[in-house]
Amino acid sequence: MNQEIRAIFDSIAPVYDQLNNWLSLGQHRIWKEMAIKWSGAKPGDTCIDLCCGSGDLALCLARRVGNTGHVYGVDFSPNLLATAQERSQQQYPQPAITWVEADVLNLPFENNQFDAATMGYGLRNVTDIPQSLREIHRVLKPGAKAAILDFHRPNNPQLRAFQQWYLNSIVVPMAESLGLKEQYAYISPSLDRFPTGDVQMELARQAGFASVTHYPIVNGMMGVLVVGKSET
Ligand SMILES: C/C(=C\Cc1cc(O)c2ccccc2c1O)CCC[C@H](C)CCC[C@H](C)CCCC(C)C
Ligand SMILES: C[S@@+](CC[C@H](N)C(=O)[O-])C[C@H]1O[C@@H](n2cnc3c(N)ncnc32)[C@H](O)[C@@H]1O
Repeated sequence: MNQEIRAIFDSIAPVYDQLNNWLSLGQHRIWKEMAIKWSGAKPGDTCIDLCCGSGDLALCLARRVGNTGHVYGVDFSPNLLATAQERSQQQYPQPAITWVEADVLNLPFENNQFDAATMGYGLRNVTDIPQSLREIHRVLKPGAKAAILDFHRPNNPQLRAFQQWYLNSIVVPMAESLGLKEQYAYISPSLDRFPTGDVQMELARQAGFASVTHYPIVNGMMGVLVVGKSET
C-alpha cells in the first residue's frame, strides 16, 4: 500500500506545483501559511515538515525560522524530493533545510527534537494515521506544537456537493489532460475515508497530545488539526 501511494506521488512530481496553483487559484499558499502560524514556529527554531513533497511548506517554514533556525523536510517520494531540492537550490540565500527521504511512520530522529512540526496534505495519505500521530508526538519537544493541514468534508450539504463536483468535474478532467487521471481521481475517495475533525482530535488525544483543536477553513472544505505535547 505504501508503495502504491509513493508511486502516485512520484508520477505527479513534474506537474504537482503547477496543478495545485491552478486548481486552488493560488489559495493553497495561504492555507499553508495558516498552518505555519498555528504550529508556533519562530525564528531560531528547529522544525520538521512531514510529507514535504515538493517543499512548499518547508520553504515557507525556513523563511519563518530564519538563518538561526533549521528545517527538516521529510518525504518518501524521491521525485518530489528532487523537485524540493532544486527549488531550494534556486533560492538566495540558501534556506537552512535538510531534505530527508524517509517514511513518516518510522522517523529517523531522536525523541524530543523539534520545536514545531507541520504536515500538509500528508495525514490523509499515510497508511496508519494513529502511528503517524504517535511519531509526531515522539519527535516534538515537550510544549511544542504540530499543525496538520488537509482536505475536510464540510457539514453543509451544498458545500460538500460543491467540493465533490470540483474534485470530480474540474480536478480530474484537468489532470486527465496531462495523463494523470487515476492519480487525481484518488483524492475524492481518500477524502471519503478520512476521519472528520472531531475524530482526528480523538486520535490525537490517544496518540498522547495534551492539547488538540481542529480548525475548519475554506468553509470546512479544508481543516487544520493543531496538536500540542504537554510541558512535562
Ligand atoms: C495543495 C492541495 C492538494 C495537494 C494534493 C493532495 C493530495 O492528496 C493529492 C493526491 C493525489 C494527487 C494530487 C494530490 C494533491 O495535489 C490543495 C489544492 C488543490 C486542490 C485540488 C484544490 C481543491 C479545491 C477545493 C475542493 C475547493 C477550493 C475552492 C476555491 C478554488 C478556492
Ligand atoms: C499531497 S502530497 C503533499 C505535499 C506537500 N506537503 C504539499 O502540501 O504540497 C502528500 C505527500 O505525502 C507523501 N507521503 C505519503 N505517505 C508518506 C509516508 N508514509 N512517508 C513519507 N511521505 C509520505 C507523498 O510522497 C507526498 O509527497
